[in-house]
Amino acid sequence: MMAYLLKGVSILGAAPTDLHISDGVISAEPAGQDAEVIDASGLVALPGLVDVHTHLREPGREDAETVETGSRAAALGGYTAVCAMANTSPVADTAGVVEQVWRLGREAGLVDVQPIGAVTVGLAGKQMAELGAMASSAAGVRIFSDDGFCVADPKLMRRALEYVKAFDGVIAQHAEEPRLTEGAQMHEGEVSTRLGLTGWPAVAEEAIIARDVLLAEHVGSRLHVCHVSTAGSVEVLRQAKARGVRVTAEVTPHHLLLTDELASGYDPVFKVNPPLRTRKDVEALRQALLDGVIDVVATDHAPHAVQDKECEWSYARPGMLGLETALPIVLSVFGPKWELIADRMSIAPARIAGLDSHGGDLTRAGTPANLTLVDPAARWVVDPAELASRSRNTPYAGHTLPGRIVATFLRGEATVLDGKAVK
Ligand SMILES: NC(=O)N[C@@H](CC(=O)O)C(=O)O
Ligand SMILES: [Zn+2]
Ligand SMILES: [Zn+2]
Repeated sequence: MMAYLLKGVSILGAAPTDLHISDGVISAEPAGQDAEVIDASGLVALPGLVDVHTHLREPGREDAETVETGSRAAALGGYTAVCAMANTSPVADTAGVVEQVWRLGREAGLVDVQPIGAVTVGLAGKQMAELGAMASSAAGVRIFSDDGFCVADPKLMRRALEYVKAFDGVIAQHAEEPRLTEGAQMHEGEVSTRLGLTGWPAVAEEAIIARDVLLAEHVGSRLHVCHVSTAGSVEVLRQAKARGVRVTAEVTPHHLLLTDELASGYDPVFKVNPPLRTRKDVEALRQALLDGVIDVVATDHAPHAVQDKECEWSYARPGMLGLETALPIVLSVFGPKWELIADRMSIAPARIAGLDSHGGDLTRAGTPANLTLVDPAARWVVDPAELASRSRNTPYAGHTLPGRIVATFLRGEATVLDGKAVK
C-alpha cells in the first residue's frame, strides 16, 4: 500500500501543514522514506465529496454511463462515494440488482458506490419493493427512492416510511405531484408563457414536500427531499425543521446557479427535472444552503446519450451531468467557504447515507484517508469532449470555472493524481 506526504497542504483553508497518509488512514507520523511526496502548497484538502444522488445508468443504459465511467467522473470531481439511483433497467428494486451495482462499484474501485433501492416495484408506484431484502443484502441499502418519479400515493408513502424506520432507512422523495405536471416542459412562469411551453408549477413540488413532512412527522421516520428547487419548498422545510421533523434536503449545483431564462434558446441541455426556476428561487436556495435548511449539495448527475438529448426540446430527456463540475460551481457561487463546502458536500451527505468512513476529520490520526485536493486558484474551461463521463450533456460547455481537483484518495489509495484518473 502506498504512503503519501502532502506537503504544505491547507486543511479546509487552515494554515499550511504536512498531511501523512499510510495504511489507508491519516497518520500522525511520517511514513518514512517510501512515502510519495506531493507538493501541496496552495492546495486545499477536503474530506472526499459524497454524492447522495447520482445516476450511473448501469444496468441498462451503458451507452450513456456505466458504473465505471461514472465512478471515474466522480473521482475526478473530488468524490469518494456516490449513491447510485435506482432508475436503471432493470430497476434496482431487488437485492439482486442492488448487489450487482454494488459489486460493479467495487470492481471499478474508484469511489464507493452505494446503491439506492427503489421504493416501489419497477418504479410503478403501485406495490412496495422488497426494502428489507435490499437493506439486509451485501449492498446494505439505506436510502430508497423512486427518483425520476414521485411516490405519489400517500398511503404507499406512509407505509414505506413506516417500513424503513425499523432499520433507520430513509425515503428520498422526488417531489412532484404528477397531476399538476402533466405535459410539463419547463418551469411554469413568465418564460414558459412567452415560449408557449406547458409549465411545471412550483406548487407541484411544494405540495408533495408539505404532505411528506407531515407523513414523516406522523410516522417519526426519516424523509429526504431530492433536488429542492423552489423558494416555497424552502419555507415548508424551514417550518418542518423548526418543529423537529426528521427531514433532510438536497439542492443541485445547477439549481444554485441557472434559471429558466436559459430555456429561451430551446437548447435541451437546459432541460432538467425539476426544471430550472427563477432568480428569486435561486437566491432562496443559496440562503437555505447557508442556513442549513437545505443540508447538502447533490449532483443529480443525469447522463443521457446524444440521441436522447440533441433533439427537439419536447422530445429530449430531462437531466444534466454534474459530477465533474459540482465543486467548481459551488465554489463559484459561494467562494472559498471551505467549512461550509466540506459540510454540505461531504460530512452531511455521508451522515445521511450512513457512510461512516466518509466525511471524516482530516486533522485526526486514524481517520480513513478519503479526501480530495483542490487547487482553488486554477481556472479551467469546460470542454464536454474532455469529461470522463460517457455522456456530454453538461450545461457548462465553454464556461470558465474556478477550482480544479488535483488529487483524490480512496482509503489512502490515489484515484486521481495530477488531475488525471489513475485507472
Ligand atoms: N433530473 C432529471 O432531469 N433526470 C433524472 C431523473 C430525476 O432526477 O428525476 C434522470 O434519471 O435522468
Ligand atoms: Zn428526480
Ligand atoms: Zn435524479
